[in-house]
Amino acid sequence: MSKVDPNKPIIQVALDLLETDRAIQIAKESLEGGADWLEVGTPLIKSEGMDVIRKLRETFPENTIIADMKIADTGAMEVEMGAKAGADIIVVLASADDSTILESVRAARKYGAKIMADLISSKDPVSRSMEVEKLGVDYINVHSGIDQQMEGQDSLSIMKEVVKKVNIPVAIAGGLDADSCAEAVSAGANIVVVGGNIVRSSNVIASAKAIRGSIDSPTTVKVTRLSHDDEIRAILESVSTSNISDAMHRKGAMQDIFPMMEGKKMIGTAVTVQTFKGDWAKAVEAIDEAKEGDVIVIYNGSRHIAPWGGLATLSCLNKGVAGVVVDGAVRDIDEIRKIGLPVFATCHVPNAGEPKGFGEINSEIVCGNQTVNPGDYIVGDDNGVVVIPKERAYEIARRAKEVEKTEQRLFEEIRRGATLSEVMKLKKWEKH
Ligand SMILES: O=C([C@H](O)CO)[C@H](O)[C@H](O)COP(=O)(O)O
Repeated sequence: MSKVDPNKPIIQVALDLLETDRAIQIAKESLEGGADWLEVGTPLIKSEGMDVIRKLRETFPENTIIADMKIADTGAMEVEMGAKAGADIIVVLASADDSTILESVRAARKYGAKIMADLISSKDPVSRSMEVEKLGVDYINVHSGIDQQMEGQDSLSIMKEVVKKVNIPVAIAGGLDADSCAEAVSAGANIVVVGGNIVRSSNVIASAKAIRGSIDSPTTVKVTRLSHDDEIRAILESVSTSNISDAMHRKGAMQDIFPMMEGKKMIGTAVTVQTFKGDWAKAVEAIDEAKEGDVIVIYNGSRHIAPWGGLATLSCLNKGVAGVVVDGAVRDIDEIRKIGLPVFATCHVPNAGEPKGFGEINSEIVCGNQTVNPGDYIVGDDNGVVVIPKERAYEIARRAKEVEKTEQRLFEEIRRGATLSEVMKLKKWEKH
């Protein structure tokens, strides 16, 4: 059952979910789309215990089941638990002590199971892969964990080294999609472990099919690499400010800042402006400082005198500025709407004040009760505006994407007829 044919790469779908019934449904859809092995993910095991393995074994008697227990100690006891619950392959941390790996291997032999060693967070993964092979494990998984992926780590370059050093089948895991699966298989992976990009998809069957197609003819897939900034912008384009706020643990949203016209998404890096009530000089001078793709973020603090209007908005459009945020008022709202550049502000009024020249460009400011530094990523949509500190921009963008994927799946389940409280299992997850 758990054999690997070197000519036919395996798709191991990682059921990183919290509920047994959802896991079973998604497992069915994944298999229909062409997945091969079913991994009971670590969060699922922690949430449901060994019984989820029993349930999956009962439902899928013929399929290879992997228990991603990430064993760190008491190898024999935990392997026995996993094997007796019905798992064919049990995952042990490669970073565990040799004694734990040996005990896991011995127990696996006794109960007719196999051991997969997960290289997640191993200090020297290539050497450790050779060591755990010698200790008797059956498979190696080169893995960038979900939190590590959010900070930009991936496992492909390590996997390319590992396949040269070991003779047992090698799996790869860590945010894989159809393109990266194809790349991994071309580079020698025997097993691709895919979690989020299948199980959090609104169309699980189609996502599994896309991966099946790409690994069965991997040469046809062309992988495009974007610059860091382009990648951040591309991800932010596909998520909402609500997704970003969730990813930031409900931080980052500006208070009392609203879109001046609906249906306009804004993404850019901040040029900050500190102005004073009734003075619009620095706000307008900032347009000359701004580059294409920047967002001008202004603290003005007056709800009655606008440091921004139609002429400034047109001037921004010409420079390729992505949008403007004003903690305070704007004016010429009809012109702003005609120009079509995204502008977010507290309110709109007719008064403009004078260009006196007080204030500062590109210092740390507070706008909408959020600290904004030059270069921070600013995202606006119909919900409002969020600030993402530049140091965490990639990570937050990736986490927001995961939030968005999870929501897409929940939308799909509600479309199929469940209520929101049912799909979220609200009662079960209320704080106790
Ligand atoms: O093992 C995993 C992770 O540590 C959570 O348990 C995942 O199953 C593995 O990373 C695959 O999932 P994706 O990275 O979402 O593809």
